[in-house]
Amino acid sequence: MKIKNVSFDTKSRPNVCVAIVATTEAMFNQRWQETRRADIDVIEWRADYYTGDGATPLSWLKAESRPVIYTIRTKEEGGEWPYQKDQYMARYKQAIDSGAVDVIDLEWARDGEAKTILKSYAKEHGVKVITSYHDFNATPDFKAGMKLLQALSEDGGDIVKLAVMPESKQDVLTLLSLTLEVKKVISQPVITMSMGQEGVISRLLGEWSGSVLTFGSVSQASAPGQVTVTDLTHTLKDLHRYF
Ligand SMILES: O=C1C[C@@](O)(C(=O)O)C[C@@H](O)[C@@H]1O
Repeated sequence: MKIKNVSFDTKSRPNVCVAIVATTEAMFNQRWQETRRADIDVIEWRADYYTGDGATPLSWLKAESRPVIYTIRTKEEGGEWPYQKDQYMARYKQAIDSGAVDVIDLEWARDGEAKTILKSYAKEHGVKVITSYHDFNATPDFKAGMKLLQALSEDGGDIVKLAVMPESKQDVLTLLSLTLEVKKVISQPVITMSMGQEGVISRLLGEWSGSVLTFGSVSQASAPGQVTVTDLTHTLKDLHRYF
């Protein structure tokens, strides 16, 4: 799958993405300029942090040559937004209508009707959908994890994403095994990560495990365990020579 000029396949180095985390217009602009100076492939706007109506950042993002992911992460899954169906739908529709957004991240566990409407609205407008699930407390065991990933896939998005918190190194191995195995049974590209310090290794091994995108930080991380973009790109390039 290609979005703008970026390929989301498992045969190459994972794409590097930085999330813009900002509460105000000025802060957004500062963070966005930082991402422009960084060697990255994709940007995500974590709109759940933003306090305004979002129209100005969206108008700026139209100038982006890199794929733009638009995300409202709810409090239910470790973000800033208390879920409220109407507002959630209105903000996603605004982002899709703006023409600035290539991908939206929809949480699989939210309201079924809102998701169904937004998925078809995105499709009509040529916007791809990431179906995501986050657990900031734990990692499912292998069987439950496979069931979960299959459910995310069956939800019909274009890309499947799973972010979980390890409680041990064994949990990180479980996440990596899940990534390897799920690709045999689902057709969409997969993005996975084990969060926190213990999970850092999972953010570096995408080319090996088959996770097509990895999140790094420039000045502020959007989740625990993110590696700086400088370290991330160097490490991915070094590993690529041996994979
Ligand atoms: O879902 C994800 C992954 C993430 O939580 C991470 O662990 O890097 C960072 C978030 O910004 C993004 O929306």
